[in-house]
Amino acid sequence: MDSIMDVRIEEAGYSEQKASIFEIEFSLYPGELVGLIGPNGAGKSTTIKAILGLLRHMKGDVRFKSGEMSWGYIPEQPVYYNQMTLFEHMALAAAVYGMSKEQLKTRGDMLLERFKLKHVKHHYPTSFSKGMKQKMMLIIGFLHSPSIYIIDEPFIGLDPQGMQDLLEFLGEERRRGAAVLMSTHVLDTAEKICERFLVMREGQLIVAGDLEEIRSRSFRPEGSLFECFQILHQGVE
Ligand SMILES: Nc1ncnc2c1ncn2[C@@H]1O[C@H](COP(=O)(O)OP(=O)(O)OP(=O)(O)O)[C@@H](O)[C@H]1O
Repeated sequence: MDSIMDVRIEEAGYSEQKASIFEIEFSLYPGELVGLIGPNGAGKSTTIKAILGLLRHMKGDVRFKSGEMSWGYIPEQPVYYNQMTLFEHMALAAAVYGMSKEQLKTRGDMLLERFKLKHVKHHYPTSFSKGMKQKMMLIIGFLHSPSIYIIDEPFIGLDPQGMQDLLEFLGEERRRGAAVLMSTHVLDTAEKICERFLVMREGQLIVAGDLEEIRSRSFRPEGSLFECFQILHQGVE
């Protein structure tokens, strides 16, 4: 199967003088969910920002295979305008994506229902809880049915129902061929849902593969992702 995104980062970072990530290469295939994992400061968010072209210093390239490629990015920290309601944020995003009013209504209502924010559609996000703000970011990022979802740590603020709603939604999107790259610290969930893992340490990709590969690289044939992760990060390979 052809990949839908090929990433080849020689080095990238926040200033020309100092790179934070090095030699990161991987491809994303239609329908898969890939977990980007690593301890705090390993370079997960920086990798995502490099892919999205948000960094000043980036040597390398990101190639998309098909002409009609679109992505939805959900940042780790909610970003919003205090003076705009949830629906106004959705309308702004829909305008940027070039969606019609009907598309906004159909898809927007479905997502509001799905993530249980319909009752606060016309409220300001300043009055939202942490999880509600996170769900708002999901709704905005999911609005235009992108081919690639890039999600930076989605699980921390979500309640169990919110997590299940998100996973079910992503499952449906993957069945229509969308690919998901997701950074997370929630390794027991990642173990259950991801098909492949990209394991980072100190700005580099140290292992890439499915759970079997991760187990074999950490000499724990029966190990959980968490156990393998600890071994890989102690550098005992
Ligand atoms: N805005 C920034 N300016 C300068 N350096 C940064 C900035 N953000 C991150 N870094 C540096 O880049 C490196 C990688 O950080 P990054 O945020 O990518 O890690 P992470 O794996 O996403 O961590 P976490 O799990 O804590 O979110 C760290 O050394 C960090 O200090």
